[in-house]
Amino acid sequence: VVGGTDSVPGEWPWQVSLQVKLSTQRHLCGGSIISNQWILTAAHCIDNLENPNIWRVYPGILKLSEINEDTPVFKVQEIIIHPQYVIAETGYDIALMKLDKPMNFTDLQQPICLPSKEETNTMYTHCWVIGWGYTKEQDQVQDILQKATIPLVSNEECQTRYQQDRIDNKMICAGYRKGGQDACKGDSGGPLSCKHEEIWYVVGITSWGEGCARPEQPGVYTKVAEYADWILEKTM
Ligand SMILES: COC(=O)Nc1ccc(-c2nc(CNC(=O)CCc3cc(Cl)ccc3N3C=NNN3)[nH]c2Cl)cc1
Repeated sequence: VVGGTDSVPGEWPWQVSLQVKLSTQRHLCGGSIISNQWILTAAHCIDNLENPNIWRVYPGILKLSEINEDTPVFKVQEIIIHPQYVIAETGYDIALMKLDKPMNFTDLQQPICLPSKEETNTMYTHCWVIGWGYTKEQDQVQDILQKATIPLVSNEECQTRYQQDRIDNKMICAGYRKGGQDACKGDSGGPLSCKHEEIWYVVGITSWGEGCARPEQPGVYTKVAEYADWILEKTM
């Protein structure tokens, strides 16, 4: 996250670190807990990494350096990628991971609410992007989970900023016209979390953008409300 600040323990209990264990293990993407056995993330995180056995899911973490052999970790039993996904820029950038066993909810790990299909026109005014990603375009993954509050941008304005792409109604954009705060490399798959009437919703999934926090280049997120039916169909 560019222009963010350190989170505090328990601030984002639905955020997970999705890690891949090949010869070494490293953080690859963020994800959101949406039930005791399902994680919501971005389909592009799974590009060329479709084997569920290489994934490790860490809930309830503030610092990546907290992770060691004794840290509670979940394996992945199943990965479901949206059938229409090709690349992030053309949408359907959404995937589900089924954990090998249900997790217990605690103050540090618990689910975020899914927005309902009817809420596709709720104007969210209190949205945050979170993640362990870079804090500038050439950087490295951060130890402490970062947070930044970002205003939503209309799809009409977002389309004018991305003339080469189609910003459709299944995408939602967020950013400051002057830039300065945004998601960046390593944040993708994580939630754009919005508080509405005292309840937090995963309104977006961090997906793509032209650089990080550049002026007039907002972040583009998968609009979760548009996939409510698909998520329920796959997870119920
Ligand atoms: C030791 O472990 C490690 O080093 N791990 C590690 C893990 C992952 C990555 C990594 N992840 C990605 C996937 N894209 C994103 O995460 C954000 C995309 C994005 C979304 C929005 Cl909304 C706005 C802007 C951008 N945007 C554009 N340009 N840059 N960012 N690319 C790379 Cl590289 C690099 C290193």
